[in-house]
Amino acid sequence: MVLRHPGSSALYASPGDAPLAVLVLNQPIPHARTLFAPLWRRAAHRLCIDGGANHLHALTPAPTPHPTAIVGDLDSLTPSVRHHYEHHGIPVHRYADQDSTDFMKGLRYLDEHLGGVSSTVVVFGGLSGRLDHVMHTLKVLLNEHTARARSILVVSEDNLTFVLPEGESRVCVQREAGRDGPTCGLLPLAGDVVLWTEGLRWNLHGQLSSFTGLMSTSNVVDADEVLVRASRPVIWTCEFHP
Ligand SMILES: Nc1ncnc2c1ncn2[C@@H]1O[C@H](COP(=O)(O)OP(=O)(O)OP(=O)(O)O)[C@@H](O)[C@H]1O
Ligand SMILES: Cc1ncc(C[n+]2csc(CCO)c2C)c(N)n1
Repeated sequence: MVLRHPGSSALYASPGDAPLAVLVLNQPIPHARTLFAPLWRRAAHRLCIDGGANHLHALTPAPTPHPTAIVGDLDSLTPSVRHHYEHHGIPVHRYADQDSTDFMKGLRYLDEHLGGVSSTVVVFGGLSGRLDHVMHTLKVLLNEHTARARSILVVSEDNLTFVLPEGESRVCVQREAGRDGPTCGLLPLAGDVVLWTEGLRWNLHGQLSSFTGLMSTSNVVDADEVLVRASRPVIWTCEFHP
């Protein structure tokens, strides 16, 4: 079976699509006006991850509606922002443990309080800044893919990043609109993976890709649909200009 992955078009989809959850991590919100605000409005669930609420609150004019909840260990949410949202009746949910990051706590809240119904989760932030957080973000993408088959897309300043499953995927690339590309990468972070591709400038032909060996970075998208066949899940990242 071939999976058709909508790629960035998942972020511009029409009504009637599966419910969407949007998570704001504790970083300046990438593409706040152009992409984030309309997606936030459209989402079924809107979570601020701890200090993510500070960044939401800092946007003017304030995006509407208010968050569904603010979740985390609450070490980075400022008292005034907390007060502001509590005043508007927004739940502030604390998970105190220090063995999971606030990003994981946000996903846990989706499962425990919001029925885990969102088939697509769009995350803003988490792939720039602190390298330990960046690595963790990629790890969570892979773990969530394996454990729950949850589709998570991460929006950062320069990229859209998500997991492609084991097997064959056709990734839709919006080259014409100038949204996606030109550069992309296939990151073998779930372990060594045999890859076949079509539609890239430098295709792979059943080669073994690994973190310490062959890793396709600085590749270029040369078609509106990229075919990837992978022997295990792999991270796809593509330049993105919403
Ligand atoms: N500098 C950063 N670079 C990348 N991602 C970040 C950064 N700061 C925060 N994040 C993301 O936002 C989430 C919430 O931020 P928060 O500051 O509450 O982090 P945390 O999970 O409590 O970890 P820590 O206490 O080590 O900062 C993090 O779990 C992480 O995914
Ligand atoms: C081996 C190990 N390394 C680091 C941490 C620290 N840690 C991981 S997630 C987290 C919460 C951040 O809000 C903290 C403090 C740990 N517990 N175990």
